[in-house]
Amino acid sequence: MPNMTTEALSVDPDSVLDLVDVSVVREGRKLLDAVNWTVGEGERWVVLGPNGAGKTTVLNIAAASLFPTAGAVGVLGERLGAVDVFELRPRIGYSSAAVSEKLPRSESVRDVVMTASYGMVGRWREKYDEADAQRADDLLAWWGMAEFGKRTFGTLSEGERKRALIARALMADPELLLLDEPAAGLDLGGREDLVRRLSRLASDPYAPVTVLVTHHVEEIPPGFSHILLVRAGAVVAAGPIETALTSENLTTTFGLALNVERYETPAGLRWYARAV
Ligand SMILES: Nc1ncnc2c1ncn2[C@@H]1O[C@H](COP(=O)(O)OP(=O)(O)OP(=O)(O)O)[C@@H](O)[C@H]1O
Repeated sequence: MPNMTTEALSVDPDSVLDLVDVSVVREGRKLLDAVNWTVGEGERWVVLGPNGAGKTTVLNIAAASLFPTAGAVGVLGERLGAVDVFELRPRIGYSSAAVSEKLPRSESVRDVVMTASYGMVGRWREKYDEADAQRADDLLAWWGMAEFGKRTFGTLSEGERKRALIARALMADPELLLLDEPAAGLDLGGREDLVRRLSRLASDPYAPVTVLVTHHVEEIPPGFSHILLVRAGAVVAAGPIETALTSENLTTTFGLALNVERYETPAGLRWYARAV
């Protein structure tokens, strides 16, 4: 139950995401501790931190699928607790390993994408029209999966599965796109291909506000604008990548002396980190 302090907190109705003093406690442990984070229109965020830092917990709050123990949360201008989450969730596209696990392995890749328009994880009795099928095919083509529509989801490689999941997350034309470790498990070529596609998405002014969770600065697509650095459930730094992603902040985030370097590319900055 929200406490009195929480009731008194206000969220910014013009923000896409607004976490105000958000804490999450489970089994007596603070998974998030007084997190403050605001995401505005047009922004592309990276959430970076070590294993267990609380990145997925933050993303689940942004997806309106987890309520904080304390604090206030605004998602797409609506306050969690004062909005019907079943109306809010279709406005959010979410790609993660947990979503992937819920999808039937025997479903065609095209249906895996198309069923997202009803928020379903498998075809049932719902009806799709030609425009739904066309949109699913277009999205699959955009993510380099044009040849895979008739294949079953269970036969895809890790890289193919990741790209199909992003296409699915975009199917319902969301206003907020959440990507939890989209490059995890990819080989070097697969990672570079995905980074390039995500960079292209970031540069599209009609693309939704995007939040991408990763452990690696090398996976930050050029064109992403902001970064949230988290360690042990707390924010180390948040702001524009050029100013917030420093060696000092990365060292604090990972608890290890790190040096971060940036390289200019035509699409924007790439980042590399190594232990000092
Ligand atoms: N229901 C729960 N009960 C107790 N602890 C939990 C629960 N859910 C998550 N945790 C713990 O909270 C911490 C943060 O988890 P979370 O998944 O948000 O981290 P993460 O930064 O996404 O980690 P990773 O990079 O390893 O995926 C972890 O230590 C995890 O074990």
